[in-house]
Amino acid sequence: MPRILIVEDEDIIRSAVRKLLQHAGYEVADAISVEDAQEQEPESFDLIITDLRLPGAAGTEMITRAPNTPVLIMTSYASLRSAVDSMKMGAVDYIAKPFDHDEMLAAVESILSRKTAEKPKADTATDDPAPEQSDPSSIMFGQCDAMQTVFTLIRKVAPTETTVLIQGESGTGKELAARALHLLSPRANKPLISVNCAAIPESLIESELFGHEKGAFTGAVSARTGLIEAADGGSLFLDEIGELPAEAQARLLRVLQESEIRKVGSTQSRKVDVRMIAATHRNLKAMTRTGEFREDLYYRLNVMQVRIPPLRERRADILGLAQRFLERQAQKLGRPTLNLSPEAMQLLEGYRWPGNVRELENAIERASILADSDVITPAVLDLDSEDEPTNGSASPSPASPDTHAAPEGGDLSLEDYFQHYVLENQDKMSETELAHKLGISRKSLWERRQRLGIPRKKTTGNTSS
Ligand SMILES: Nc1ncnc2c1ncn2[C@@H]1O[C@H](COP(=O)(O)OP(=O)(O)OP(=O)(O)O)[C@@H](O)[C@H]1O
Repeated sequence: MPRILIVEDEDIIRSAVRKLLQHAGYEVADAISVEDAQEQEPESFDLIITDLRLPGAAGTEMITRAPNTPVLIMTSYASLRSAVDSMKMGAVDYIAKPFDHDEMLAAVESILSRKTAEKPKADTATDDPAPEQSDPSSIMFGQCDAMQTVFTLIRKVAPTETTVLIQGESGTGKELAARALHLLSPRANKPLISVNCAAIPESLIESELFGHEKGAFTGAVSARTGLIEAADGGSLFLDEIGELPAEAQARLLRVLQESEIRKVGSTQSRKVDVRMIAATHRNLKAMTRTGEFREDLYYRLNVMQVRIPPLRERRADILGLAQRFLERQAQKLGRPTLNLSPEAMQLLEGYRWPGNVRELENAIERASILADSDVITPAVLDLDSEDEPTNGSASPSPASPDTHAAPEGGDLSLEDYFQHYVLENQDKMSETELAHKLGISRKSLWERRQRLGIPRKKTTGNTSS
């Protein structure tokens, strides 16, 4: 009988998960914090399911406390990227709240069935970054002059405590640049908490970032640590900072000015030591002129600016990136290395890439699945035909990076098919099932939802935080 330990401070969720697993025949114990879990010999369990944010140490601490037990991280959808980082630290999987019961049971079954597989170890041994992460080029690809300039800047800024503002269109690699800044800093072995400000409902953003006291608002049944506090000692990556509402901007300014944080509903402040990295695809300076973004906050954030150029301004890197993604796909699909036909190379180099590197990565993923042979042809690349190729011209285009209009009439593109499929089935399928049916990972599903503007709906009756 597999034994499972649940570490969760919220009573309702802890008891719901415990009942669900007991009902499914597992032997279950629970704890409300990492310290509490420590007293229950976490090493003796077959699986640990832990919330990411807990009072005291973060849930990821369980990875080091029980290095031979798989750890499944539960997290709110808003901090999914932090969950992805948890996986880099050695968690075997993550599940986003609210999750449905089938989703949780499927995750547990799948982890227990592959438990024999070697679990990656958390890297906590040294204060220095791991050797393979000693340079931006080991984290992101870029050989053209424009990216070499970006890498030089990252190498210089990373070891300092300076706040960095990363600017660039959607999908250019801003999050990767933030990760490079963190991993090449002395904080590399402390958490990098990534928050997508656009993904959090406005009403929740302050409590997500700053935490709240018990009773601070309706539904605040217990005190909660915010993401900024969870990043104490490490770095906080605030993606889409331009979407931060005015009140949260004012609070953030205080954190930057005084290195102090005050929970919602609290009168007391506490010191935090967090390195801020922010990113946006919007023109923050222009937003200060219209009053949408605080000017004082803009200057606090914009101490150092890293601009990631759109892919159409670094065409020399397109084939190198494509090759990388092809190798990754071949490995993932267990196929021999895939190659691009000369026509496919020409198409990739000439295309305008409104969705930047993310669009290229997705095009290669799609083509690798559809290709009948080891050669990728233009037909399987299925690039948006409405987007006229520029025949290699490097002139920047003013078009919006985010628009992805569906073709009128005619055949559905894969992107349209994806959108239809998700909209039609999301009410009856879990995210795991949807991703499985679409043949992509849950992370990929989440990213596509963001890109296509169909964020995951919260359904009633689920286990929510
Ligand atoms: N230089 C690069 N080398 C390898 N992969 C890259 C590079 N740039 C981006 N990618 C990949 O492209 C995808 C998008 O990158 P990322 O999420 O960092 O972009 P972003 O600018 O933060 O996007 P958004 O603004 O939409 O959040 C990711 O899967 C990332 O791994």
